[in-house]
Amino acid sequence: MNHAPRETAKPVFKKQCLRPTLLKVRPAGRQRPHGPTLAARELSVSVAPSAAERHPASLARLPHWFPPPRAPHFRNHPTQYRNSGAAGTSKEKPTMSAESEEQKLERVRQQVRSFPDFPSPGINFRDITPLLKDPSAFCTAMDLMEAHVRKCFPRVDVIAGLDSRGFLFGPVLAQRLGIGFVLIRKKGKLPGPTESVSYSLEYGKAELEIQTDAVDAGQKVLIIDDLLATGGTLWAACQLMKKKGAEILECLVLIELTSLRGTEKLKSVPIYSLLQYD
Ligand SMILES: O=P(O)(O)OC[C@H]1O[C@H](OP(=O)(O)OP(=O)(O)O)[C@H](O)[C@@H]1O
Ligand SMILES: Nc1ncnc2[nH]cnc12
Repeated sequence: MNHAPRETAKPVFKKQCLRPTLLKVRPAGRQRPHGPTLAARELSVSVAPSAAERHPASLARLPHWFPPPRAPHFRNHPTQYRNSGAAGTSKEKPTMSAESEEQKLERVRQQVRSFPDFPSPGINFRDITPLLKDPSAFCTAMDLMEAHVRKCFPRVDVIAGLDSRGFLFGPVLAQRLGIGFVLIRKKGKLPGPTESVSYSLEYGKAELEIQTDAVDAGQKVLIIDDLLATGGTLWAACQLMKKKGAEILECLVLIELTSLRGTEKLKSVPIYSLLQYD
């Protein structure tokens, strides 16, 4: 199967936000110690307040639980990466103008490369390693995911990431939202009591597992992975979440291979992808 890159630069929200955008404004008593910037005040919305409300002790750790959304005007500017050794080597030119969403998506897309016939003939492998090597583009991808989640879901209790490339995005997103991350792993990797589901891949078969205590019944869960192909992996993850009685808000992926029709396999589960390829 050959998936030629398609030059669309719009995120696809397959089954759209099921709710209207309900943005919670940070209550007055919960400003960060140094006070928010103007832009942060304007963007002072969070999916996490309910988590802090449910765990009052965590309010003492607000900077960790409530990472402020960064000001869009300064995002992706090379000087933003003060702690990054790579900042000085970025090929990106400094710019003072805000990028459009399409421009951001395009920069992310440029850091995904293709390897035909890997890992087997007919598979066009979408390789995200250049994106991970580019802190600016990776940050932009996370900005886009974060903005989407904040806009669409007033409350998310936990992010569940898929083994293994879902682990590259899930914990970063969870940190930004101030919520927890749980692992959905391939069989035999998790200690203690687990529950499992088997599934088929674009190139093989596998079994997914979750620790029995990873999520509670009724929790609102967002499932994240790098890529949606046939949908087998995300389908299995959804089965695990349903077994646990969790509420699946959405499956969020960086890349969707549209010709493989994974969304059909996932039926009623909302899917959101930043980049699409045939
Ligand atoms: O939609 P599907 O057809 O199920 O395929 C998508 C899955 O395949 C890849 O993972 P893989 O199992 O190759 O594992 P890896 O992330 O450890 O490389 C990818 O990261 C997704 O998890
Ligand atoms: N074509 C593909 N590229 C990268 N990861 C994949 N996982 C399943 N199909 C894939």
